[in-house]
Amino acid sequence: MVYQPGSNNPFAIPSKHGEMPTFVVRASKPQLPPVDLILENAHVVSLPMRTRFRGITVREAMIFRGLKGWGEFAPFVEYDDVEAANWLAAGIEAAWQGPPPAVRDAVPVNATVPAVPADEVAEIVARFPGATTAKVKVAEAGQSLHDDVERVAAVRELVPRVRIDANGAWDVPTAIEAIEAIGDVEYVEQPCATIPELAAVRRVVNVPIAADESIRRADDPLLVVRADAADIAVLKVAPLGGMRKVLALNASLRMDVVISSALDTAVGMAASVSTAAALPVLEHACGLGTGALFERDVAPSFVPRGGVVGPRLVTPDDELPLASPERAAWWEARLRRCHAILMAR
Ligand SMILES: O=C(O)CCC(=O)c1ccccc1C(=O)O
Ligand SMILES: [Mg+2]
Repeated sequence: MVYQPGSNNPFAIPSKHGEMPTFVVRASKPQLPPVDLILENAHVVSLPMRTRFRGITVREAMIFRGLKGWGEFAPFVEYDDVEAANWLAAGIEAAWQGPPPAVRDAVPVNATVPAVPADEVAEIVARFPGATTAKVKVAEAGQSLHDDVERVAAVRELVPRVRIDANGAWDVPTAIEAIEAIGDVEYVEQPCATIPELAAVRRVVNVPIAADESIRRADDPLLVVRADAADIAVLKVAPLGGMRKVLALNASLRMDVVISSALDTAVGMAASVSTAAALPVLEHACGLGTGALFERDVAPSFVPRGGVVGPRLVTPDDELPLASPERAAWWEARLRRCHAILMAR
């Protein structure tokens, strides 16, 4: 939009003669750093996981240094550019604006238990010392409800509070049956894929429903509220476009929130943890212990101690596990396309 002299332009600095300059400004968006400046200080890393999670055994990410620190660009490889552009906005915010002010120095985190066989649960839970909440993945393709029941039972023996995450895999009748079979949980995250289905399950079962994909992958994150489809909002910083976006969303969603990682590297996790540390109210453990699932990270991981992680600045190690030149070129091209999308927004 073009502001004319004398118009009501909040960004304009009056000249000595009192007249307002004419210039183009994208209202309410901080200026984007040039794409070549971002890429000049960027690295593409390839991080092996200790346990397969969400089908991922190697997590790729681009990290870059800005004026205020480091940012991460790591949309999952199957995401399209429009969705991935939100992740870039989040990385740029972290690197050029830095974190919002913290109101707490400890963020309780859940143990994250991938869809492993029940006899592997103890080894996973042990990576999250002191966690009193565990989030258990259920409804994995190729597994049965019996597998889920057994896995959750194994977790319950070790951790007092259990939440489950179906990643939208159940239809409504299956969700109702599964929730009944699994029994008492803190909440069920994204039992079904769509908002009407979430609302339908929520009307029948008496455990709270949390929305994740229905918020972070929706055109309008507030549709969930209007449809009365959830009790809790799971908010992820990178997919939602950054720390301040998540804090603003928290203020407009009239429900409890949980901040959760998107399998962030330590750089992305710093932004996620800072967001959780800046929330005015935090009633639930957050999904920010996933650094414990990495074999190797870009800096010392946010590994929970005493069930909590704390906000801190992260500087990547000097020696990084760099991706191949081919993968680095793929990420650079992707970042360029996403930057162009942000420029046009
Ligand atoms: O919330 C957690 O405990 C860990 C984060 C997590 O589960 C996750 C990580 C990457 C992508 C999707 C999800 C998810 O919540 O569905
Ligand atoms: Mg989820």
